Amino acid sequence: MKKFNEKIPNFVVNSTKNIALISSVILFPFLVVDVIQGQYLIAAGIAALMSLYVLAAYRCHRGKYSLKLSLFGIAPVITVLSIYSLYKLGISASFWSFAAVFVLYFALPLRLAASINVVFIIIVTPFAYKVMPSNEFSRFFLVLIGTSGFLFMCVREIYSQNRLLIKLSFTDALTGLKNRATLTDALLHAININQRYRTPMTILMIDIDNFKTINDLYGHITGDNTLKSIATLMRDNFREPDTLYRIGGEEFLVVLHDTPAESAQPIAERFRLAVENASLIANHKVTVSIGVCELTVEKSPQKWISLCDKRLYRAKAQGRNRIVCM
Ligand SMILES: Nc1nc2c(ncn2[C@@H]2O[C@H](COP(=O)(O)OP(=O)(O)OP(=O)(O)O)[C@@H](O)[C@H]2O)c(=O)[nH]1
Repeated sequence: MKKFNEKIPNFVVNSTKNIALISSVILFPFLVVDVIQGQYLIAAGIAALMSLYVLAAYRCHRGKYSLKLSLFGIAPVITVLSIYSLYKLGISASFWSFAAVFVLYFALPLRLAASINVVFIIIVTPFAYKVMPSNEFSRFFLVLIGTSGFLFMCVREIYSQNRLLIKLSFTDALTGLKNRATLTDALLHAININQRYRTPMTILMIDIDNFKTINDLYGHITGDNTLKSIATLMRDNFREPDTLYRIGGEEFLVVLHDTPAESAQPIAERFRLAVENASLIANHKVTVSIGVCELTVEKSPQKWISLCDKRLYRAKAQGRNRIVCM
């Protein structure tokens, strides 16, 4: 359950909060009317549901979405309330079933919401059949199924767009490498692994030499193509668990997992040579300078990057097209 909870996207937290608040407000007049009309059990159910909604809204407002509250609180209370209202009030209470389907889709993760919806429809159907003339029942049933299916497709689309947006926000549009947004988290993760398992971690900062000259001599399109080619060379030269970033204009970073500085040095050198020999631009040698820095006592992402940046700067100062490891 905890593992599942971690995957819940932000928009579910927000939609749960908003739906819970709006539903509480909408339910209030019904609570009053049911009390006045002596429908105490329905009124009690509405009061219980409102309390759950307020609790869910409060938790979501604090950023603590509770799957248990939606799954074991809101979903069963909504189901029982819908059935009991149908049983007591007849056809006039049937519209609550549509509201229930809607709330379930927006207050639960998609797959769970779809399963709970199926269960909800299976449970509600016989009660609806009992209280409705067959003509009305078939319409109710078909529209309920249609609403559930339609909502499933809409919410699935929201999930897919949400995933795409998250991916795009972490990706550099030109090269397809990761952008700077996740770098600090990735370095913190590397630091945690290093501290817990003593796994050596090294970063490489890679900067294209005299890139301004490339832009000036051959134009920005060639400059952009050079950046893309460097990204391709990085993908070809580094292995799978290593993570590749474009962190600035012509600056790249690689996190080498389980790699001490002694092993990182030949890896960096191999990449430097790969760029030098790649003939990226006709009659123009493209080269890179690389700073290499193993995580040692500087256990903060900023200090780690800053130390590596100093080494990169020294590689530039010493004449470019070289690596500096200390
Ligand atoms: N084509 C292109 N150029 C870019 C992009 N981002 C940054 N630049 C250019 O990259 C150049 C970087 O120039 P500098 O910071 O002077 O560095 P450099 O010319 O590589 O010199 P050294 O790093 O000292 O070797 C600038 O001219 C930027 O305009 C981009 O996305 N595409």
